[in-house]
Amino acid sequence: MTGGTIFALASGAGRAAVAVLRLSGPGTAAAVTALAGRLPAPRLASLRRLRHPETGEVLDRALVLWFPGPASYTGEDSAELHLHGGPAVIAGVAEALVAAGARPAEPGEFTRRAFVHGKLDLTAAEGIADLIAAETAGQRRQALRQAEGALAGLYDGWTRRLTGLLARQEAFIEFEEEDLPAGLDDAVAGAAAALRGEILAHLADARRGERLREGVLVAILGAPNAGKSSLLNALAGREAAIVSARAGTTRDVVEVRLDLGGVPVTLADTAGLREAVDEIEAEGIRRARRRAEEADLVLVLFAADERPDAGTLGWLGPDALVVANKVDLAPAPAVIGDRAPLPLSLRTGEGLEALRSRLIEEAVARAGLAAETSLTRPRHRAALTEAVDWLAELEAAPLPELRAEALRAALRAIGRITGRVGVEAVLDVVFGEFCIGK
Ligand SMILES: Nc1nc2c(ncn2[C@@H]2O[C@H](COP(=O)(O)OP(=O)(O)OP(=O)(O)O)[C@@H](O)[C@H]2O)c(=O)[nH]1
Ligand SMILES: [K+]
Ligand SMILES: [Mg+2]
Repeated sequence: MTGGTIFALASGAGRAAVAVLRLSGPGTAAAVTALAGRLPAPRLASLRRLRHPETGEVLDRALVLWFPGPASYTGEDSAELHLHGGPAVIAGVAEALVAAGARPAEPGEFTRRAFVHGKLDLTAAEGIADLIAAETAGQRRQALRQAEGALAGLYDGWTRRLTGLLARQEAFIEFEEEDLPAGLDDAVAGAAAALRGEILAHLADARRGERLREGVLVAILGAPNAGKSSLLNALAGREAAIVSARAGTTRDVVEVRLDLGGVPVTLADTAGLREAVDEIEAEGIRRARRRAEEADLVLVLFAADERPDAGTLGWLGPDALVVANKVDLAPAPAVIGDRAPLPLSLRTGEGLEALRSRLIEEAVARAGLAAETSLTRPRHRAALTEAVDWLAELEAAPLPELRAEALRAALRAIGRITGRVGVEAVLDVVFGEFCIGK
């Protein structure tokens, strides 16, 4: 990405009542003037005829907003054109903007410019990308909190403390020991240990923030004809998977996306577990097992009128929820393996709401919005883990110079999360997630 004046459709694609074209860069005032005749007063909507700067053809009557920098989203001179939302109007105005010296923006380029001009840090930029992608209320709340700087505030606080420790450590190196308060060196190690404890506590969140962002994966597992596909359809409220009385109906993994208590859940129906009759079914069963291994929660389904089979009983791990289906045919056993199963009949609907409530509880427990601020991405986790390792190194280091070096390394690791330590590779990863126009 390079400089210049950029524009993009900020509203969604397709025909709509209104389309918003957004501009940013040093040539914004010139481009708006070329189309609209003159600049409106800052931040006040004005109705203008937009003309092609070369042919003079009137393209639309639009609301024009002018945001002089630095008090704009990007920190640069910016503008918005609220057009009539037809594709030909948008195309005509885009062509006119190119004639006026602007160019189409790359994905994420507006927010990247905001970052470059110090309007937000990388975690806030990620929060904005998540806010645009949020499907559930829980995701929206987490994204908004991050976009408003909750993670940045936490990490900047740690950075300030590390910087203070580094200053003290360097004072220890610069000055003769007798000129400094006694015990300064030990105090640095003690403060570093306390900070390491806080970062470790933040990391020990059972991936709640990451799970809320990515979604919780729930796999349905069980013998053929236990009613797995029937359960998927009942929870999804639509016939997503084929149900039939023939054992071995489902071969592929069939997934639906659900909103359970504000947590996004991917629910996966799988092939019934048994000795496969052919290689297609064998592959289906391999996929079923793989999905169950990856899952955050496994719904292990038994048919109440059948003896629990050994293959399915093997899946009663700590993240398993045991369900006895078809209680309209036979009473649910009191225990299956070592668990009390949830009784269910997909024929009569008995137990379905209780199962749904239980699933909401389990999803919220794994990814619900906790009161504390959670990290949301593997890159946050990797950098914080690195910082923790450097702090442990500091505590063990015999020489003041080595301690200072470990502090600098820990600072660099945390700085990469917020982008205070500029690393081009990190920027490409973060802004590559965005859509064009943001
Ligand atoms: N009586 C009764 N029948 C059920 C119940 N749930 C499902 N069935 C029936 O059981 C049969 C198998 O249901 P499926 O949902 O296809 O079972 P599955 O576990 O997906 O089977 P595979 O994909 O072959 O592994 C169908 O005929 C369903 O109508 C129930 O609660 N009671
Ligand atoms: K079946
Ligand atoms: Mg099935």
